[in-house]
Amino acid sequence: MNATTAPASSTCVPSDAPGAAEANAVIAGARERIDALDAEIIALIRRRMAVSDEVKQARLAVGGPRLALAREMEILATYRDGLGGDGTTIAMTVLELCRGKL
Ligand SMILES: O=C(O)C(=O)C[C@]1(C(=O)O)C=C[C@@H](O)C=C1
Repeated sequence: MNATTAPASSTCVPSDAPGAAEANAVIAGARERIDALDAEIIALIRRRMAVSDEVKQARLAVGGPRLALAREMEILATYRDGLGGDGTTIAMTVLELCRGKL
């Protein structure tokens, strides 16, 4: 079953409401775009994890530390500037995925 034939219950639209079919079509189309965006976000995060690991390996290879906390502050500020206060939470999660828990 593709998204446009998904049952009305899965879109949370009351099936007897006037305009239900149109609402379901809008929701199904938007959900396809959301799924595609989520797949891109996940792929980007995986790429970021690999690049972050490159940085870590280069630093550890010459006796440097695993972490660079001043750099993490810059990243937190970038996400906060781009997304507002909740951006900081996303940045913390992205950093945790990339460098592990503190
Ligand atoms: O930029 C670095 O120095 C990194 O090691 C990368 C990274 C990151 O994933 O952004 C990871 C760990 C550090 O504490 C800071 C940043």
